[in-house]
Amino acid sequence: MENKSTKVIGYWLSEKKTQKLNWTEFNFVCRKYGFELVKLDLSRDLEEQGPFTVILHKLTDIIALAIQGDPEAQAMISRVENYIKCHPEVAIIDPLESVRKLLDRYCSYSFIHDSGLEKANVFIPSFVELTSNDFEENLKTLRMAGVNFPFVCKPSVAHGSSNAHKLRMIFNEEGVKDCRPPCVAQSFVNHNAVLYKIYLVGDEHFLVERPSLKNFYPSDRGTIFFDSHDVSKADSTSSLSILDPDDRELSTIQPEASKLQQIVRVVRRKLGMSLMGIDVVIENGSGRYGIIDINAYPGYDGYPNFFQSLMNLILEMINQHNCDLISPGDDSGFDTGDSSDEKKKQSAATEDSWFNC
Ligand SMILES: Nc1ncnc2c1ncn2[C@@H]1O[C@H](COP(=O)(O)OP(=O)(O)OP(=O)(O)O)[C@@H](O)[C@H]1O
Ligand SMILES: O=P(O)(O)O[C@H]1[C@H](OP(=O)(O)O)[C@@H](OP(=O)(O)O)[C@@H](O)[C@@H](O)[C@@H]1OP(=O)(O)O
Ligand SMILES: [Mg+2]
Repeated sequence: MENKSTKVIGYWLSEKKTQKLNWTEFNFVCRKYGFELVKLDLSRDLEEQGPFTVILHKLTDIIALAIQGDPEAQAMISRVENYIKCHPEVAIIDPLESVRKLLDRYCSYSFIHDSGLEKANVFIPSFVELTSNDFEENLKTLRMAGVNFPFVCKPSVAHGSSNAHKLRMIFNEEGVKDCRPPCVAQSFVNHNAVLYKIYLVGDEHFLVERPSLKNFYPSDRGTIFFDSHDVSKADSTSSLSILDPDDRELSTIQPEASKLQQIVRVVRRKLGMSLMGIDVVIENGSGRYGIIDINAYPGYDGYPNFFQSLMNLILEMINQHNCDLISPGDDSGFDTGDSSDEKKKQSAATEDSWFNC
């Protein structure tokens, strides 16, 4: 299929992300596999920067800005979308439509909630979106959705700014006044302060254990304001993670590999994405697996040989994409959310449809 001898990976990542991932190392892997790595300049037409074999990106911050109406960000995303539309031969990791779903917490929870995982003892803790500033109305909304105290209040926008990670623990009705809509309220699940992050790279995944919030119970205490990055990074040492003496006796349940595999398979199929992090807690007592967060292109801190896995994914995506181009009608019924689906959606998209839940 290639009409050029060099295969080109067009990529876009923020400077912060490039440094964190030690991206120059990926350059060596690319060369070894005959790929050139070219950073996209989103301020110019992409046509003159290509041709690309594959586009790899973390555009969450820019998509979030575009949704909020920033004209520069909208122009950048349009350039990417136009290029994708005009070049069905280019594979995209990951489809913009799928990434958009993860930008809105309510949307991503709803999407997974309907995936049938409940049958496998996996659940999304009860959640609801709060859009009003009216206290009484919010109490009613919470009650009707079955969101119980304590609950975690999370900004609706899940990615793309430090504000997205400023969360609140609400313990009682008075605390509901501390919610700042638009936000998502989600019942808190006691899990002995252990968070499991499942990092996906295509069909591969790797589990890391992280600190998390300690067990909390309904009480008359005041709201706790916290930043998720102070609690659940590998090196976090927040006092909010230290179990109360009574809770130290509770047994912590270890995750089962087969269950994690099941979660990965369903979430990947549902969202059609290859680079994701799924955050899971195991509920004390019931042993149910609660999915509390899904992140697009997460940090992959602790993932062994991440760049080799990323290269394997790129090779696989190019291969699969070429097969899809040759036999587009061959729909096996398996919703891969691949880039040809993306293109169909993109071409149907209108200027104002920045976000579709
Ligand atoms: N429903 C819940 N039940 C129990 N703990 C929760 C729940 N939701 C969030 N937490 C706690 O709060 C932390 C941050 O929550 P969450 O992952 O939703 O925030 P985030 O800002 O999206 O984080 P990330 O940095 O992973 O994107 C979790 O690591 C966990 O400790
Ligand atoms: O690296 P980035 O800047 O993309 O930050 C991401 C962060 O990675 P880091 O750990 O390297 O900071 C991720 O952490 P892990 O789940 O992997 O622990 C997670 O918090 C994402 O939600 C962040 O993306 P954002 O929401 O801010 O877009
Ligand atoms: Mg998140």
